[in-house]
Order: sequence, then C-alpha cells, then structure tokens
Amino acid sequence: MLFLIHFEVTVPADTPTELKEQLRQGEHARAFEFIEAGKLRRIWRPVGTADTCCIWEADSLEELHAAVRSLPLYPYMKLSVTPLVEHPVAVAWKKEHGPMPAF
Ligand SMILES: O=C(O)C[C@H]1C=CC(=O)O1
Repeated sequence: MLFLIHFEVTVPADTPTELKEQLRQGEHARAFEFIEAGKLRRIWRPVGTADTCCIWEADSLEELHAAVRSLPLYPYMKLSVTPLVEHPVAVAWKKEHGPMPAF
C-alpha cells in the first residue's frame, strides 16, 4: 500500500544545538534505512516550507504507524497520512502504453 505523508517538524527554538544536530543526523540515518528497505519511496520539500512530503510503502497501517513513530524527529512532528490507490488515468495509460514513465 502507498501513502502520501506530509510532515511538519517543529523543534523548539531553545533546543540545544548539539541535540538538533543529533536529531538531524539520526533522522537522515533512519530515512536512509527506510529508503534502502524500499519503504520511503520518494521524499520532497514543499516549496517555501520546512515541511516534508513523501511517498511511503507499507504492508499495513500498523507497519506505517510503527515506522513513522521510529523516526527520531517523531516527537516534534505533526503529520497527515493519505492512503493512495491507482488513478483510472494510470490504469488506462498502462493498458495502452505499458508502465508509467519513471520519475
Ligand atoms: O526530516 C524531516 O524533515 C522529516 C522526516 C520525515 C521523513 C523523513 O525522512 O524525515
């Protein structure tokens, strides 16, 4: 199953610099693990924000719940999760042309 996730991360301004850096490095490392596992499929920064949008693959809602809760920045996150299903245009395209063009 695919999910569109929007993350809004707010680390308090008075958080010690070393903790902020530790969190950022930990977040990147954990994200890399999910990319390598084929879970975090794509990740973007919405223009003009410090937010994150991504496409996440998960075999269950419970798996997705555990995955996002395992992110080091989770305690500082507000997130919205939108389950995705295939669009009829994509179904029609695949029928006529084969797989959708890669990103
Ligand atoms: O780092 C962020 O901005 C948020 C977080 C959401 C997924 C991920 O890998 O990073």
